[in-house]
Amino acid sequence: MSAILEVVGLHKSFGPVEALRGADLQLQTGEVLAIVGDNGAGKSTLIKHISGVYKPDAGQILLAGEPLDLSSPREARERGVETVYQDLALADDLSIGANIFLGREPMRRLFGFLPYVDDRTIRRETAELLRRIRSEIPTAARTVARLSGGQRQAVAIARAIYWQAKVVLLDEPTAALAVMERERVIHHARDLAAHGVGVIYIGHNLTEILQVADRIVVMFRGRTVHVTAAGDTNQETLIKYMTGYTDSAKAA
Ligand SMILES: Nc1ncnc2c1ncn2[C@@H]1O[C@H](COP(=O)(O)OP(=O)(O)OP(=O)(O)O)[C@@H](O)[C@H]1O
Repeated sequence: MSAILEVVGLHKSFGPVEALRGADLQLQTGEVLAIVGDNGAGKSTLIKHISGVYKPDAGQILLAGEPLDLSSPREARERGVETVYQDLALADDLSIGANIFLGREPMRRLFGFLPYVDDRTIRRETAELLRRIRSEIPTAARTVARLSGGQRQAVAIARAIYWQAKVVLLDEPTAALAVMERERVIHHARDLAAHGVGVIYIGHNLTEILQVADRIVVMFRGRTVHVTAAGDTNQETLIKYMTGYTDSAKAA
């Protein structure tokens, strides 16, 4: 395993609020790394640096060993970092295929010169992709507007797989979902990792975190205070670190 993403000493303040006070993490290819922490610990702020929303006051992010100095989420996607937010940014009035190919549509030329979007390829590749991730989305669904929350997650995840994302950020992906759909999102997260993607998974539900993650990072007051293999810990230990009820966290 090798680190696909490395965060070193990230600092970020919003006025007087120090949201990040030296956050570090290493994400390996093919692993699901969960980030847990109490409300306000800095999880979203950290993720938004990796997805190109914020620029750090200090510290560095490396993608495959190269500096990742992003000025927009679009640039993050171009570098291979896909973010799947809870309130998914899909275009509701477009088809599943159009969403997967949005902004990167395959083109053909009529009579050798008139360019047009190759809908046949989009339909074929989309059907194949949904089969590959064993999604239960009806391929005939005309637009994504009527898809359930879990199915929308699946579309976003299919997009990440198709475009060979190196890193996928899942920010509380199951927060708004029914129980059955949560299982499916967990399955998709594991599937991404099995495709060699580095997956960062933010969540509050520790049972779910212990189920989905290979490793877990605990944040406390803007710092990463504990890193562990999921198999070597339990809810009680995680909560101790999350609440600062340990010597190392108290020192922070
Ligand atoms: N845009 C902002 N402006 C001002 N303060 C902010 C901003 N974003 C975050 N903060 C503050 O930074 C700190 C870290 O917030 P952040 O949202 O990163 O935490 P979190 O761990 O994601 O919490 P939650 O689990 O509640 O989403 C908090 O004190 C928060 O109020």
